[in-house]
Formats: sequence, C-alpha cells, structure tokens
Amino acid sequence: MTTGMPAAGSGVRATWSHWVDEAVRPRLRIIRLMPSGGVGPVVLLAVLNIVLGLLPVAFVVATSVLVGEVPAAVAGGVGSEAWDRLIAVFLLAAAVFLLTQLLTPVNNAVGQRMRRRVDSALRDEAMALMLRPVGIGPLEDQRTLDELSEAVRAFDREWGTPGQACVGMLGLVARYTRLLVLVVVIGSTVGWPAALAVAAAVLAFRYGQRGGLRKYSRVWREVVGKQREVAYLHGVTMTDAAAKEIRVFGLSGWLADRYVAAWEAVRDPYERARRRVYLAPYLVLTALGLLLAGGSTVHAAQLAATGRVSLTALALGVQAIVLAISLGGYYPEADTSTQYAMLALTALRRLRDRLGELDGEQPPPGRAEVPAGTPSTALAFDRVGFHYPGSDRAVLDGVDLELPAGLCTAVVGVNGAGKTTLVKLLGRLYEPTSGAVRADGVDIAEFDPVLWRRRIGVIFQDFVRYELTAAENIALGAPHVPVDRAVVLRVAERAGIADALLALPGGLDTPLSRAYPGGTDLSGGQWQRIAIARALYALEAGATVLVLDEPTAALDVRAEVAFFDRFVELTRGVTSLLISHRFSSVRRADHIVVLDGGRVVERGSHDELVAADGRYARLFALQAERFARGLDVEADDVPDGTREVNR
Ligand SMILES: Nc1ncnc2c1ncn2[C@@H]1O[C@H](COP(=O)(O)OP(=O)(O)OP(=O)(O)O)[C@@H](O)[C@H]1O
Repeated sequence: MTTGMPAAGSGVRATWSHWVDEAVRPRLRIIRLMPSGGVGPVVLLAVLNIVLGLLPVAFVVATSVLVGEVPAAVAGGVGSEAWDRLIAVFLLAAAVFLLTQLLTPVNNAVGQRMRRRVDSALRDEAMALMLRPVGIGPLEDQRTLDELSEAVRAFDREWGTPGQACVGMLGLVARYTRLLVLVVVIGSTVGWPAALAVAAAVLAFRYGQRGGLRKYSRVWREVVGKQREVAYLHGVTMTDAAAKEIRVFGLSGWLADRYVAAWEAVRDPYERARRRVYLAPYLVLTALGLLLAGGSTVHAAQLAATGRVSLTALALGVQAIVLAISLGGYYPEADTSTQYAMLALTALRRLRDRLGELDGEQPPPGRAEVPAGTPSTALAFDRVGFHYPGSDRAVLDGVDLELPAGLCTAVVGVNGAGKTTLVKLLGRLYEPTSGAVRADGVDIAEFDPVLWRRRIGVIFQDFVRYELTAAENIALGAPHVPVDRAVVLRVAERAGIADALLALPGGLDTPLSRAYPGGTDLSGGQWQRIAIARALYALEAGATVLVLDEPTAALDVRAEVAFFDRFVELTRGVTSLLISHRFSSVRRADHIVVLDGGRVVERGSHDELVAADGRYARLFALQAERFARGLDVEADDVPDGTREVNR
C-alpha cells in the first residue's frame, strides 16, 4: 500500500517540473530578452499597452453611465444639469474612443521597432554561436543541427519570432490588466459570485486554447529532423545545380514521391496530436466556460428583474461580462508567437549547451602569435592520427609527413585515402585525435586560429562560388586587408583568368551569378582559376603556405600542364601542398608523398619513386597508359613524362 504513495508524489513532482520547464522558464527567457529591444521602447510599450488595455473598460463605463443619464436628461431637457452631465459623459466616451484610435498605431510602431531590435540581436547571437567553434565538427553534429534549425527557423518566418513574442507578452499584460479591472467592475455591479464565475470562465477558455497549443507544439520538436528533409527536398528542386540532373536523370517523379512521403511523415503526427490535444479537453473546457458565463449573465438579468440593481449598474455589468468573456479567446499575436519563440529560445539554449559540450571535448584554442616567416624550416605532421567525430574509423593512422619550407610537396593517393583530411587538419578545421601538426616544431594548436589561418591560402576541392563580383570573389582570399584592385588583376593574370574577366560586361565588377542584373556565370574551369587567384591573393596579403586540393580537376589536360608549369614558377619559395589524383600534375613537385590506408607509404621525388617501382610507379604507369590509349587526352597532349614512362 505504502509503495504507491511516493510514486504518486514523484509523479506530481515530475509533472510540475515538466510544466515549469515547458511553460514557465521559456516565458522568463522571453522576459529576459526584452531589454535587448531597448529599455525606452519596452517601458513605452508597457505603458501604452496598459493604457490601451484599460481604455475599453473606460469606454464601457462611460457608455453605461451615458445610458443611465438618458432618462434624467430627457426629463430635464436641453440646458438642464442632467443634460450637461449627459453631454460631458458623451464627450468623455468620445475622447476615450479617439485616444484608442490614436494610440493603437503608435503602439504598433513601437512594437515593430522593438521586435526588429530583439530579433536582430538574437539572430546575431545564433550566428556568433555557430561561428564560435574553431573547427567545423559541430556543424556536422546532428544534435547541433537540429537545435540550430529549430532556433533559426524562428527568424526565417515573418511571424512568431522571439521579438514578436516580447511584444505579444506585453500585449498579454494589457489584456490581463483589463480582465482584472472588468472583474472588479462586475463584482461591484452584479456581485462577486458572478465576477468570479466570469474570471473562471475566461481562464478555462484560455487554458483550453493556450494549454492545448503548448502540448500540440511538442510535435514540432519531434519532427524537426524530418522537416529539414522536407525543406531540403523542396529546396533541391529550386537550385540550378540540381535542375540539370533532375531533368537528365528524370528525377522529378522520384523527388515528388519522396517529398510527399517526407511531408506525410511530418503531417501525420500533427494530425494525431491535434485530435488528442484539442478535441476532448477543448470541448470540456469550452462547455465549462459557457456554463459559467451563461450562469453569471442569467444571474445579472435576475438581479435586474427583481429591481436589485440600477439600470446603469445592469448596463455596466452586462457590458463588462461580454467584454471579459471576449478575452477568453485565442490571441494569435501573443499566443502563437510566444509558443514558437519559447521553442526557439529553448532550442537556442540547447544549442549553446551542446556547443559548450563539444567545446569541452576540445582543448581550448591557443592564443599565441604566429612568428613572422613561419614556417622557416618545415611544416610537419607528427604521428598524426585522426577519426571524424562520431566515427571510430581511423582515417589517418600515425601520419609522419614533412613539408619543407619554401618547397612544393605533393600528396597522392586513391579516393578516400585521407588527402583532404590532411588539409582540414592543417587549416585547424579539426584537431588531430593523436599526434600534432607542427610549424617549425611548434604545435599549431598553440597559435591563435585566426592568425594561423591568415598564414595559409587554401583552395578546397569544393571551393565556394560566391554570388559576388569577380573582384570580390578573388579578394575574399584575404578579407582582413582592404581590397587592392591592382593585386586582384595581377593574381587573376597569374591564374590565367584576367582576360576572360576583363571581357565581361562589367569587367572585374561583374557579378558571377545570373541571379543579379548584369551577372554572368563561368565555366567549371574558369571558376577553378578564380579559386586559384583567390589563393594567390592570400599569398600577396601575407600568407606563407599555399594549399591546393585538386586545383586542376576541372581544367583540361593542356590547361593543366600549362598551369603546373606556371604554378611551380609562381610559387617558388612558397611552402606549398598540392593534392591531386593526376600523377602527371604532381611530378613537377619537389617531393611526392603517397598516402594509403591512413599512412604515408612512399615518399621521394618523381624520378626516385618511379625508379623504386612501387605503388606510385604502378599508379603512374596506369594513368599514363590511359593517356596513351587516348582515354583522357589526345595523343599530342600526352605530357612528356607520361610518354617517357609509357615507353
Ligand atoms: N566529415 C566527415 N565525416 C565523416 N567521415 C568523413 C568526413 N569527411 C571525409 N570522411 C571520410 O574520411 C575518409 C577520407 O576522406 P578524404 O576526403 O580525406 O579523402 P581524399 O583522399 O581527399 O579523397 P578524394 O580523393 O576522393 O577527395 C573517407 O573515407 C571519407 O568517407
């Protein structure tokens, strides 16, 4: 028997703490957000709301007094004292009406201003949160993404933003103040039982609506991942990159089916929750509210019929009951936005916590300056091991690799060998899980990541094609220095793209996207040259290390050969790391390293590696054979070295 008691007690405690977590704490978060809208606007809005909340009550009182004064005024005639009182009360009612009309737009304007300020402060916070981690691991963590999409969704909408919720909550204060005053009016005219019954009816209506929304909104969280899929499937049909494949592969039917399935997976839980949350509780609470409201109105009528209240008191009481009952509805401007905002703010808090947790798993980022001229001897991967977050598979397994300062080192290896991962570690996008990357013997984790990254110009395989002008696309290689157009042109020339850019309608100022007036798009190879120019721009701005990950994959073979001839010339004296599948490209590098199974398996110059007749020599011969058979290139284009090997 006794065992049931603690269980019941702990059940109540759990429900209570759940309610506090779901309904109280998020509201406090909204309140704490208000000062970011500016203290002045918040105070002004609070005052305006209270005044606007009370004006309808004043209007009801004035019109009721007006009704009560009519018999005496009619009996006294024009000019009588009662007539003057009637006119005065009428003018008062008119003034109240006019004031309401005047203050409402002012209230809206101040609310809009506050809303924008709160939302922009929060948007900045979400962006700063996601930019805070030194590496990119958190951006690939599913829990982080869920919280982020839920938090950010609130700003993507026109309604239901946290800023709107702040405004809505101040609006609620006004409504509840009005309810309180109306209850007092009802109590002092038709009696306190009726007043309390009306208050209970209003709260029952409100709970039916608002409490239902709170429970219903739990579904939003359950389906957030699925909703991302819906948004993705919708978005992918809109991008011109996917437009080609969708048509060529005939994917539209498949995509439509997949979209419908994902959408149904989101919609069905909503439908089920709607029936469960709204139907029965809503009907019960509404019936209770109607009973209480009806009872108090009948009570007021009985009082009037038996002559126990005056005409004025009856008019006032009945109007107050009607006005109070109208407060028992659903306030979209306050209820929907507070609910959405509560979820968004809770998600933002969880995002902050999650990023904190992930940060805690990493050593704190270093703060040291990077000495001038680093690296003066070498960059080195010192027994570096690495596996991606959430995976146990070692992508790098004790890599020892030295990039001598001022020389070009090439890394080759099959797909998935871990070449790009090396670049990510060099750029501190991830930290090694064992070992260290060192510059002149110093672990680069000790350097301030921002300062370290300024030392390296990196072009990734999947470099970004910014929808900006050509000049901006190049100058983004060093955003910390003012744009120097002479340098932009110089590096564009070196990358072999200057003539093509100058021939565009707006020259270097042409937007590189057809989505903008006067904009244009470039070919894959031309974009790759822009990316190379971006890296060269970083070098001009003080970077000392150049990393090119598959820099020429989109160039034709002739262009590639020309590029590498020039590349070696252009980067003489620069510490560079070159990653490529094409062995014909890397043969010009000072050192070549073969990566396989997460380790360095061969190293040396091209000639040394060919002479060693190992893995490099075999893969090189295989590619050379393809060239010679004309699979990749015309016979005339076969690079000299390739022919040599093929002989
Ligand atoms: N963000 C990631 N999360 C988990 N695993 C990853 C991630 N990025 C890459 N990998 C895995 O790590 C391995 C090495 O990838 P990496 O991109 O470094 O190879 P790569 O040698 O550059 O390949 P490619 O020549 O195809 O570009 C692959 O097996 C890949 O699936």
